[in-house]
Amino acid sequence: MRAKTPSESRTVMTDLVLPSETNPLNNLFGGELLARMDRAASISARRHSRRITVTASVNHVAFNRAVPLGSVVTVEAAVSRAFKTSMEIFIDVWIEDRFTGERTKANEAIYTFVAVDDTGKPTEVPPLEPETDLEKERFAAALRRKQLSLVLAGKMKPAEATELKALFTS
Ligand SMILES: CC(=O)SCCNC(=O)CCNC(=O)[C@H](O)C(C)(C)COP(=O)(O)OP(=O)(O)OC[C@H]1O[C@@H](n2cnc3c(N)ncnc32)[C@H](O)[C@@H]1OP(=O)(O)O
Repeated sequence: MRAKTPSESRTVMTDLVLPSETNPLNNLFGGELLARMDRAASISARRHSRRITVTASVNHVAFNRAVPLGSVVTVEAAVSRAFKTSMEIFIDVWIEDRFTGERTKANEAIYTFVAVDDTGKPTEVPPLEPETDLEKERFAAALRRKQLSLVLAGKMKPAEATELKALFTS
């Protein structure tokens, strides 16, 4: 299978924050942001694999900044590493200043998607070839995050998590 670059799966979704999507502090409801990120990540995973893709896990979400009512929010997702049938998707969330248009990073998240066939059976995906320094950095750390996610899900024994162990022994 031909290797693909993160730019081939990059997905950018821009939308407003409406009153029905806010919490009592008039900021974007966390679950609404999770759904927006899931949609963008799902499109990214599909663009990389050209298969049906399902969310396998949400590995990390940081709600660093509240997103106020009326904000213009941009969710930007791209595959950060492809394994055999799974893909790590890195998502950056930006808000845009109403007057200057300047973008500020509000949140980020990391999701794992799996490509499946028509029966829901995991199927192989193309490898990923990172290009920029940031893409290379995210690619390098992705195996460690995959192992942590599998250990926490009870799908890998901690003793087998070689990349994680290396963190503590180096
Ligand atoms: C877009 C949406 O919202 S879809 C709706 C929400 N999602 C779903 O309904 C998915 C339901 N879950 C499933 O269908 C299955 O559990 C699947 C397809 C995700 C995984 O199926 P499994 O039988 O566990 O397959 P398997 O053990 O071979 O794992 C497949 C891959 O997922 C990876 N994986 C599975 N669980 C996790 C996890 N918790 N964290 C990270 N990776 C995981 C495996 O390491 C493997 O990766 P690899 O082939 O790249 O090495």
